Parts: sequence; C-alpha cells; structure tokens
Amino acid sequence: MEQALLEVSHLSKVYKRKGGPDFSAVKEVSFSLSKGETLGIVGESGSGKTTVAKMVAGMLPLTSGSIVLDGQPVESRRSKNTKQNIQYIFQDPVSSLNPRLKIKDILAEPLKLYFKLSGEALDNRIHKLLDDVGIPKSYQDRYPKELSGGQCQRIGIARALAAEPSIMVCDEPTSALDMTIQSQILELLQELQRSRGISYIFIAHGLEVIYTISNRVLVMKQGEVMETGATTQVFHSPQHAYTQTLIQSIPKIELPYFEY
Ligand SMILES: Nc1ncnc2c1ncn2[C@@H]1O[C@H](COP(=O)(O)OP(=O)(O)OP(=O)(O)O)[C@@H](O)[C@H]1O
Repeated sequence: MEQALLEVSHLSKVYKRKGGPDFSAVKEVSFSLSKGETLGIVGESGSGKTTVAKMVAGMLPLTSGSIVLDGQPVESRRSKNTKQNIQYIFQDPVSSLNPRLKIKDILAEPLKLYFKLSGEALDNRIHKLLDDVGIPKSYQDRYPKELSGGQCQRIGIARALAAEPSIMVCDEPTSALDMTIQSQILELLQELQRSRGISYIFIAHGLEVIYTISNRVLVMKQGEVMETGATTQVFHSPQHAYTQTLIQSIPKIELPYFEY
C-alpha cells in the first residue's frame, strides 16, 4: 500500500488549567492523510477540532502521540522544513494578517525565510502569488485593513502557498465570510489542490462545506473520534448515533447538495 503523506497516531492533548482540574481536550485521535486528499473534521463546538489541527501544524505541543510526515517522525520542536511543509489557514482572515505590514511584506516573509528570495526574484514571486489567488498586483502596497474579508483570506492563502507546503490545515477558513465569498474561497482552494496536489485538513461547522470539499471525514465528539470514513459513506450511511444526529441537523434546503 502507498505510504500516507501524514500519519497521526494516538494524538492526545491535556490542557493544564490554573486553579482548576486538567482538561483532556483530545483523546487518542488517529488518522492518515494522502497526497492531494482532503480530510474534513467535523464535530460540535469544543470537540477538539482546532486542538488537533494546531498540534498537527506544530502550533501546540502534543501531550502524547506521534505525527509522521513523509515517513519522518515530526519532533515537538519542529525543524524549519516541517514548519514549511504544514501551513495553517486561519478562521479570521483579517486578524491573522499583521496590520502593520503591507501585503507585499506579508508575502515576502515566508519567501525570504524559506527560499532566501530578494530583489526582482522576490517581487516576481509576490506578483505570481497574488495572481494565483486572484488579487490584483496593485494591491501589494495596501495594508490588510484596506482589503475586504474575502481578499484578506486570499492573502492568507497566498502566504501559506508561499511556503510551498504539502499540507494546508484550513481551520474554518470561510466561516467569517458571507455565502458568495465562501464559495469563491472554496473554489480557489479546490483549484489550488487540483493544480498543486496539496493535501488539506479542513475544519468547518457547515456540513455542506465538508461534504463538498472532503474525500474523507473524521467525526469528533468530546475529544474522541466517533467515526471516520469516505465522505459519501459517512454522510449516506452514518454508523454512529452521534453522526446520524449531525447529518439530520443539515437544513433540508441544502439537500440538493446530496446525490442520493
Ligand atoms: N488553551 C486552552 N486551555 C484550556 N482549555 C482549552 C484551551 N484551548 C481549548 N480548550 C478547551 O478544549 C476544548 C476543545 O477546544 P477546541 O477549540 O479544540 O474545540 P473545537 O472543536 O475546535 O471548537 P470550535 O468548533 O468551537 O472551534 C474546549 O472545551 C476548549 O474550551
């Protein structure tokens, strides 16, 4: 069998709470991710989705478990290479960008860090990235506050792409945006996946989004995996009572998305 790009095994997270009991937010979560695949993570608020995503992206230390990327165990103190390879797209596109930097400087950071680009090569790469995410070149001299939410999310995606990652962790990347903009951002992410073979770990509250974008789904509740499988299988014949309840909660109006 082909080796998975990412193997996550028995991942757990215990948060130490000052003056209160420790809190076990993620318990023995395991999954794999192949090249070019999208794994959707769903579950009610507080089920541990972001905690899993941040551990995978190296933004939060693991309490226990292991993460293997391309056959190599990922150490808790990550090498530059691992950080580069797994990029994060944030829920709030505006606050995820440094307000004091111009767009070109936001994109220049990863290009200088990972590829030591400067001068004309750096400028050209910035222009190409802006083009890849559908933002006019002239916007490079603007500040994030001069862009709309959707445009800021495009810049967040361009910043992640600048690192040329194999995996992007998308943590509710469209939930702060209105419906039309949401679908444009989803289309952009799908197009980038088709052209570059990037793998996504995709968190969303909207199950329709997960259904549209994911090849496989992981259903979480109270820090544990309730069910995992191919998207069509989980949506059309959910095995676990919790998943059945989640699927039933999808508004009827959205049912045309489903090819029963
Ligand atoms: N730094 C922290 N310290 C203590 N507890 C935390 C911390 N971060 C998260 N938690 C708790 O861990 C649990 C899981 O949180 P997490 O944000 O991973 O859930 P989630 O499924 O992503 O939720 P949401 O859908 O609302 O974003 C929650 O009960 C949360 O309150």
